[in-house]
Amino acid sequence: PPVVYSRYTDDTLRGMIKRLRERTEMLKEKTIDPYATSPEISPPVSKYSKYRRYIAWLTVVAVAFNYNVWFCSARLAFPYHSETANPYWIFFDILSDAVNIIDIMVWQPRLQFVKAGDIIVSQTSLTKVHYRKSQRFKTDIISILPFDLLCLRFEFSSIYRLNRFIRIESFFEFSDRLESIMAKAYIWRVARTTGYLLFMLHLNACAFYVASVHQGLATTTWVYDGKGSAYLRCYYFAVRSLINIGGLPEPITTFEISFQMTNFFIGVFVFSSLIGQMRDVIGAATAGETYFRASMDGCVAYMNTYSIPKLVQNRVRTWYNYTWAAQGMLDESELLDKMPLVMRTAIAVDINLATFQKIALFQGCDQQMLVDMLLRLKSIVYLPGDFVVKKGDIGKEMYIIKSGAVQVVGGPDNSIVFVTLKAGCVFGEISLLQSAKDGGNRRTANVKAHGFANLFVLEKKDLFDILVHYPESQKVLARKGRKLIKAKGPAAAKTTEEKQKGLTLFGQKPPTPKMLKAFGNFGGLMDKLKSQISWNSPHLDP
Ligand SMILES: Nc1nc2c(ncn2[C@@H]2O[C@@H]3COP(=O)(O)O[C@H]3[C@H]2O)c(=O)[nH]1
Repeated sequence: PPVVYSRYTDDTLRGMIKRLRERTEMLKEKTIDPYATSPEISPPVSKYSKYRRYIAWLTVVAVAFNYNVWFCSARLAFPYHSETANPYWIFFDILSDAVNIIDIMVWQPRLQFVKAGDIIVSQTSLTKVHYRKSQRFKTDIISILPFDLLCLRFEFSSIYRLNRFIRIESFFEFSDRLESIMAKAYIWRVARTTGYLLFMLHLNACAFYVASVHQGLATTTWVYDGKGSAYLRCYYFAVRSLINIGGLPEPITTFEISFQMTNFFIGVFVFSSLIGQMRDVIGAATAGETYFRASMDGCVAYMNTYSIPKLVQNRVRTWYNYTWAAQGMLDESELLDKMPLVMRTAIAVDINLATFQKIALFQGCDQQMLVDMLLRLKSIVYLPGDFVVKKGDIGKEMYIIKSGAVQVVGGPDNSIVFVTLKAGCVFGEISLLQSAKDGGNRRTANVKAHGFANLFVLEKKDLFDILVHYPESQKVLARKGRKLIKAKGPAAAKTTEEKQKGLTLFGQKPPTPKMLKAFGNFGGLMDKLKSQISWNSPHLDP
């Protein structure tokens, strides 16, 4: 089958870029709804995609490669060739050769390649020529030259198969591609580094056996004495020797001393660098968590320096822990900042556009405007009971609930819940859509987090920056804003239920300058701030 795979870019990424380009074009034209099928922008790598099938095949090639390097070296060192064993060896040798030949004849020549930086060539006639001219083709051909046939003339030995080792590139390719599709790539990296360590020990075991035979088995106390399982005993020697555990019989002859010293040096330089690599892999895998811990510890140290009350400290810790548990990072925007705009858009659209399109307030607005808004959203977590919005404050941002819920509350001690807003709802928009002329830009109600609330914040400044470019949407929003104010704002209070209940939730006039002055002193401001924090929200231990 004409299967085509890219050497430099995988087809998923290509597909994604293509679709993004199409969508960008569509967005420019704005004639059709470009997001009607938005989830398509970044389709999950399908289980049976060509790319995955290629990786499955590479796994087979990697197994064949590993068979060659592990078994050929062992067969070369240890006396593993016998009348009974040889047919099995021949069978597996042929099997691994067949895999390599199929790879070189069928799969490799069909790999796509990138020409002149950005043209992806997938035409089989061209990819074949490209492969044949590549350096890789030369090494691939040398690696399958059947020197084994010399066995017909000479003794059966795996020395004739050493050229199979130069197919190592196929193993690296397998490793890289596997990493690229794994959600937790570090698992593979740790496994691979462990494999390297075991292979180093394997080679050393082989060398020790050869050295022992060279000296004469059981001739000194240092050499292998020929008893028990040769491979296991030699491997054990290699482990003790390379990891510098010591406790080995003293080498006596010059040869033995040189061998042992070489082993120690290899242990110190090569082996320890591999172990260091392992530490790096694990360190990189937990880097996010380390950053989170360092950030939290720094904050706690800062709070201790300034003798911040324990209660506040606990809340800060709770916030850190919850934010980490909920989103796995402290600041999402930090991560996305480095990406090109088109990628950020794709991600933002994929994650949030569907939620956005359902928001009644934005219905009838320009789609591109929504996308612009998505890019400016910031994610923030509120602890249970905290006030997100306080009645009478100047509205500087609006919120969209990502997860959790908030409650619009009122009454003398905010004990009356007017409405509970859930994921996908918008709040804080009323004061944003009013003009400041008559003090109308003030919050019309108290809104408090009900449980942990994960919110998107859109700043007024950002919203207005965007609206400048979309006069039509601006009109739509202004109209909706007026309607909302009529329905929920101060004027509505006279007729609403709250009035009957004697509540002043929506009826109260915005605070007068005199009232605001009262908050001007530090103590007043602190009281106000404290009243916005719930002091008995749960404490999460790290
Ligand atoms: N005034 C009022 N606000 C509500 C109601 N339901 C939800 N809210 C939200 O509570 C928010 C308080 O701040 P805003 O006045 O900016 O915007 C308000 C609305 O988004 C309601 O019935 N009346």
